[in-house]
Amino acid sequence: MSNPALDAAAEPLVVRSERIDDLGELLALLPPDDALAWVHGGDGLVGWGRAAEFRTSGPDRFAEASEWWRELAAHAVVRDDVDVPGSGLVTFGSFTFSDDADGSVLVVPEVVVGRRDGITWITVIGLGITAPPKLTATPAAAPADGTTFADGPIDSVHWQSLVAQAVSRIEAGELDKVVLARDLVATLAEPLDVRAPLTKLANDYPSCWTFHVDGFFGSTPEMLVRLERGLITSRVLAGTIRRSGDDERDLALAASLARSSKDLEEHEYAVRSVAEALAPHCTSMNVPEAPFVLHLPNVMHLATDVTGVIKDEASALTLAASLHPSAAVGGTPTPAAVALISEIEQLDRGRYAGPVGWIGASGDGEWGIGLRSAQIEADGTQVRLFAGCGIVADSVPADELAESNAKLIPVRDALTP
Ligand SMILES: C=C(O[C@H]1C=CC=C(C(=O)O)[C@@H]1O)C(=O)O
Repeated sequence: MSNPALDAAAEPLVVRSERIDDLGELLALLPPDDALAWVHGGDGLVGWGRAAEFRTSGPDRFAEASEWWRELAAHAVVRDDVDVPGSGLVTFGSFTFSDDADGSVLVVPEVVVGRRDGITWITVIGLGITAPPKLTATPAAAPADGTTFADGPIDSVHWQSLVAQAVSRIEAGELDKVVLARDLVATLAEPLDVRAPLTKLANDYPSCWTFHVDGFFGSTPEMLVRLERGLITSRVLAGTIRRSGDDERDLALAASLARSSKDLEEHEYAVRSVAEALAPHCTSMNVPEAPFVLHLPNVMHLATDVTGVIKDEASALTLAASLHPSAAVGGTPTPAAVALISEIEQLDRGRYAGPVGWIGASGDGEWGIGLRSAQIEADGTQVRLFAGCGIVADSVPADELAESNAKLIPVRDALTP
């Protein structure tokens, strides 16, 4: 696919990473425009500016992006005095859920500030040698009063009928599980300064990965794949219960989630799909037999951390491509689930439920699943929020609607002053 930034990149990028003093919260360093973010528990990467970018679409979007990145990285001139995952040349990226949608993108920033395990660094990227900018924390403008939320084109009553349809198709034996999603449209009084919801999400959900790439932002609890010095990690989530707000009751709910055959079945499908996709790339793998319960402020999930040792040259992006769409966002079996989604869901998922994250020049990187997320639209005064639920034979439409509302809470709260 033709791309002006690709031609510009025929000239090698010059990259320099060096350690700097800790400057406090990473997100506070972001300028208002062109902000990129991937933060988790205070560590992570923030970036801004565009040294290069690549836009793609279609069934080959991952392969095209991987090839572009491989070429760009191979020709870059890199001096990395930090040498930790995320230092040196990196690109942020975000991919559409569907093969048919436009909007998959890799963005190589001009400046990256990273922090990991007490080490803070800056990377500057450009077509020549560039001096690191002076870093200053600038407060984000909080969303103005008056944000309203409305159902997207499929209202919540109609959506429950789609869930019921999915259940009958499952009962008819066409498939085992399908993830159906819905959207909510927020209308803001003033264009959104994305740094405000990012800061709130990162504070409220420190165990999630808070991200922003090209207007798509959120805080995902699900790590599709991390590749770091030969070790592969994937956090699989499926099976959800809403929190009650009462700690003692939540403990009882967590115990009932861990015993729920409906949720355990849904979870098992998701773990199996990840293990099967990773197996060809691994010499050894560890797939725990039973999930643990991940506690988030709004919901609790059944969770399994799958790990493996890589045996081939696959990059984090290639691994993400082979895992996408996992049963946590597609269903089981994948082809039947993806076909049912496009037949009945009637939602343009855009980059919701697609891989989002970053990759470095060595191929190491982290790709989460773009959940608990939203797309900024129009002139920044509209934001489309997404949430989906795994539907299995025992699913009850009203419960799934309530679960989807709980999954909308993080971004909804982050848009409300
Ligand atoms: C599809 C979403 O969540 C997935 C991840 C965790 C648990 C899920 C579930 O229990 O249905 C979903 O598979 C979403 O948040 O939009």
